Amino acid sequence: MIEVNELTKRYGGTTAVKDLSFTVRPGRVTGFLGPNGAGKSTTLRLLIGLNRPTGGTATIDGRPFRDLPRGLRHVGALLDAHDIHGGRTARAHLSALARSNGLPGSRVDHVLDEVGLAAAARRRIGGFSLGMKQRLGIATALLGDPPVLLFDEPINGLDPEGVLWVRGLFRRLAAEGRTVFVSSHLMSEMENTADDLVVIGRGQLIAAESVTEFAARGTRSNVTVRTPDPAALTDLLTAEGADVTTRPPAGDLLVVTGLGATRIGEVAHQHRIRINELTTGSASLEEAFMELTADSVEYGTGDPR
Ligand SMILES: Nc1ncnc2c1ncn2[C@@H]1O[C@H](COP(=O)(O)OP(=O)(O)OP(=O)(O)O)[C@@H](O)[C@H]1O
Repeated sequence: MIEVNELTKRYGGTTAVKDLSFTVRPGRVTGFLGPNGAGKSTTLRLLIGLNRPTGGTATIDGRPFRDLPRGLRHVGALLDAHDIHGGRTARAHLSALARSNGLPGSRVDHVLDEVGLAAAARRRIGGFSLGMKQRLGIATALLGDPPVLLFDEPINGLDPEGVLWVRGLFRRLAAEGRTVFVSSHLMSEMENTADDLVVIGRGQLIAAESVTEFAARGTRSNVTVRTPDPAALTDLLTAEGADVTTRPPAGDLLVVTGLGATRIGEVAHQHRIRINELTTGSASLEEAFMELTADSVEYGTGDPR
């Protein structure tokens, strides 16, 4: 369990995080979302004691990270994948960490295998691609088999196969009862992975809730309907109170708001109008994110915090 309470961090005149409070529960994947510069990395750094807060607390299982002996056994973190000594091999890097944290050497092979780097174990990290560095960072986080895991933008640099793998890994870690906290500035990366979301903008909390609850905040969700009889269906759905727009180029695609897919199907069936496609809008999560964070995007506003 991660608990952040009234957390504030100022760097000179910049307030990176302000009065931030939220909880991250075990057994779930929690996405930590916000536009660039929202304060995500700062919060994660405060959580693992790399920086000291100006005010408030950040605790892991009730204790500040600094108070946890043999840190890697309690919390695993991937922060900056580039921040690793490039002259060492992957195995030497992990072995040194295992030794300093009192972990058995067998964990090194286990995590190298887990992240798909076993074949590259004896290569120097300096020659690794960004994706390989991300995998090594994830191996480092997993080394101590910790109950709490933090990942800062872990998907950066991964290829599509890597993205699928990392999603599966997060889900599995959560299913094992661990607390999995993953930052991203893209909702699309989180919508298929996270159970819960913590959304921040300009260092302040915007939302902390389940993905389902978050999605319900967005602009009314829409339903896309493909039909060979768009004019007739538009009239019927409009009469039911829906807003209907026609999508070019063929004109057979309608975007309906204000009426659910079930009712649209019933209306079409009653009037013997054929439907070739009926899809509830999945863009609503992205829309909710954009809407909620629109006022807090750092670049382009020029407002002081
Ligand atoms: N060491 C520092 N010194 C001064 N300002 C900093 C420092 N670290 C972060 N900031 C500022 O604090 C704010 C939050 O930055 P942070 O890196 O935490 O955001 P982020 O949400 O992780 O962004 P991104 O998605 O771009 O990584 C930014 O305005 C940033 O410029």
